[in-house]
Amino acid sequence: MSTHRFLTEPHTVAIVGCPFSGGQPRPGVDKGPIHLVNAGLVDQLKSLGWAVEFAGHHLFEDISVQGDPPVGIVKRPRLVSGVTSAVSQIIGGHAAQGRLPLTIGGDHSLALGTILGTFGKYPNACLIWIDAHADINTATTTDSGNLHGMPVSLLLGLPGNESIEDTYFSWLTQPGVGITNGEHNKPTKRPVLTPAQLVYIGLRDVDAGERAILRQNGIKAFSMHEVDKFGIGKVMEMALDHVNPNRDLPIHLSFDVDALDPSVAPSTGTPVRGGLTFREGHYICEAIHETGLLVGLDIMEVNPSLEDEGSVQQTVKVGCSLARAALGETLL
Ligand SMILES: NC(=[NH2+])NCCC[C@H](N)C(=O)O
Ligand SMILES: [Mn+2]
Ligand SMILES: [Mn+2]
Repeated sequence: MSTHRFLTEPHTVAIVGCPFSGGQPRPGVDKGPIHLVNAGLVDQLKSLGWAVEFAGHHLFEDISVQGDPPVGIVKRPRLVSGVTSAVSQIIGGHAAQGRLPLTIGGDHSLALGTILGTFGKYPNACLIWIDAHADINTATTTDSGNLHGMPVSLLLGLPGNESIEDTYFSWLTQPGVGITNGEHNKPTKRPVLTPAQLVYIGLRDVDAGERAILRQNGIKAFSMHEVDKFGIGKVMEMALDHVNPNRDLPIHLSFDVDALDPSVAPSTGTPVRGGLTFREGHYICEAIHETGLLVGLDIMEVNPSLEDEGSVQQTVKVGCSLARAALGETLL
């Protein structure tokens, strides 16, 4: 099988640094991408044989919102919308050019932009979401009001987001001509993805409202329980069988480093014990590289301001090595 079936030659990874923390309350996650690049990510990916494009970090300084009062309890909807719609343009541009966008965050609300970006070019892609959390709360179910806990519900166009969807996230729609609304034949906002295109691995801190959403929509999730029960090798096989049965569809991998156990990746805003080991996390990335189908990659929620110097270096290093694993680093 040829590697990287959908990318143009020479294979190019575009590193998109997104120092953004507006989808959650803890400062510092906006320093994540700077640390990853300072740790040598660009040269590391070059040494794997990739052409690397990195044009600096996107500060989104032009996106200033004059006051951003919460809508209900949803915090900073205008800022998150402005930044993530800009991200979708950047990622969409790279995808359209046949490059592999690697977005380094930054908090996980950024996935609103990264996923629309890649799905704009590859509407039939699948999304593999690696996380301790499901990030599928709606404006109605969220307890925290933090948008980094909500991107998946907005991408799926689930009910419950009426208070923010039409006002702030109307751009979050799958581009396409002639999309019509069943028998009424009206143009309609089409969700960026459907439940069948999505699979989760690593879940262990899912809110009650999120559980109901997962169940009602038949969304496939492999929690840590399944990772323990079947082993990560089998879980990856089952996950791919679900979203990519013939191994021919493009894959977007969105990796929240809090999927890893806090002993492996301590510097993150919402750590949850009982997570993936170092090897399990890397195995996921390696297995996706092996498919040759990766078209978009996010490494999210590295927050270097949490924990001491040592753990910061540890989490930053793990972030870099996950990216390398997804881009083909092999031990042999
Ligand atoms: N991307 C993350 N780390 N998300 C954590 C979400 C936590 C919680 N479920 C919430 O809605 O706030
Ligand atoms: Mn998480
Ligand atoms: Mn997340």
